[in-house]
Amino acid sequence: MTQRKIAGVLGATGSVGQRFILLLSNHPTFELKVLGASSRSAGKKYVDATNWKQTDLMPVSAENIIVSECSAEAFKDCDIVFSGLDADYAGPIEKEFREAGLAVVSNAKNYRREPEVPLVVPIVNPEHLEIVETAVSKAKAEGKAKPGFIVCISNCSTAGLVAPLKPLVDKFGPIDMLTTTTLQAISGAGFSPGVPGIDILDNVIPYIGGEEDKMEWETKKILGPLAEDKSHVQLLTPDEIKVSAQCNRVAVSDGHTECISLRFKNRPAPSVEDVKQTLRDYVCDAYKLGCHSAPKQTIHVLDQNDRPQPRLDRNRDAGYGVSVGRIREDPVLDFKMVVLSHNTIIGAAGSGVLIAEILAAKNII
Ligand SMILES: NC(=O)C1=CN([C@@H]2O[C@H](COP(=O)(O)OP(=O)(O)OC[C@H]3O[C@@H](n4cnc5c(N)ncnc54)[C@H](OP(=O)(O)O)[C@@H]3O)[C@@H](O)[C@H]2O)C=CC1
Ligand SMILES: N[C@@H](CC(=O)OP(=O)(O)O)C(=O)O
Repeated sequence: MTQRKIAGVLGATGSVGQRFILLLSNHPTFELKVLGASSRSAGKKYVDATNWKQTDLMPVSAENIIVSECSAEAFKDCDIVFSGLDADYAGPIEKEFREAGLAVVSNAKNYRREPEVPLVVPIVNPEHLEIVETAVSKAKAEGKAKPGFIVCISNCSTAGLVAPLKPLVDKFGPIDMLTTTTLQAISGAGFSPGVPGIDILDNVIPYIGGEEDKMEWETKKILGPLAEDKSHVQLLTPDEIKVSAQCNRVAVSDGHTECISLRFKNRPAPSVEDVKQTLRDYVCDAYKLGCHSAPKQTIHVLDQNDRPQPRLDRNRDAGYGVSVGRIREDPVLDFKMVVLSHNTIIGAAGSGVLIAEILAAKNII
């Protein structure tokens, strides 16, 4: 067996961090060695520092790892660092790691809007990783040390939204406008402190701070083209795509549901059957590359009237697949559909792991 790459997780005790621990235990490419969290947790065994909330048990291999402070020194031997840090603290920590030459794949929002930072949903736009591939190859060619870099994972609701859009745009051309109304799980709000039971039980909260703006902006970067010199991504303009999002928190543990309506630019619009077949036929590049976690079926098109449902469908392809149902004509735009994606797997930690698998397959790390 070839030697595995050393991996670390920042924010290892949180909602996303715990998911990283599960996905990286017994991983064929990565060996989890370093865990970091706040000074409240540093110095303790992971099992003592963490309020474990996953339905799978904590991997025994993680239990006795002593949690470190989030310093580049503590992570200096890592080939890859995954970040599930609270965004209030991620900025300076991830910057320090990048400057120390480390490769960081981050869930935090802090660097998503930097033009030279790829914002990647690995089942949608892995080609944006060419930005870091180009920088790493250039340093190699010049005999310099590998440069540090940050790759950002998108907002979790945005990941679910863009998954069906990508094959549709590839096949039928640009989407002129779209609206989405989300029903987001409570795990999306994190664990410290998380959503209080008294707020969410028997209730729907029609506001998630910053979420609508993130969905509307990030979609334009993820679906945007790479610049010719591969140094950055060109954002789609409002003339190219209009996106409107409304976000709600609902009493679901994991899995974000979204009700989407969209209109294509080109006329005539495709048929409902063409849309369904295009989504069914889509095979993501990560699967073609042979990545361990890539979904065999990227998009599951469900024909039953009452699907997808979070509890029944969120774990398709181990949470790396996205489910789409109720695809039908829309009397205002062209089509409407319901999309379900696992917010802490393909919407967060799973995307991070799959991005790292692509980076490893391409010898970028
Ligand atoms: N949950 C989700 O579905 C998604 C979350 N994200 C993003 O991922 C990130 C993590 O979110 P989530 O897991 O939900 O958040 P949590 O609140 O559950 O976890 C936050 C983590 O950050 C650590 N932390 C807090 N303060 C500091 C500090 N001063 N220095 C170092 N570490 C610190 C915490 O450690 P300690 O336990 O010691 O306090 C904990 O490990 C956020 O940026 C979030 O926006 C992105 C997509 C989806
Ligand atoms: N805001 C998302 C999760 C999240 O933290 O997103 P972001 O990484 O874009 O801040 C949710 O509540 O479900």
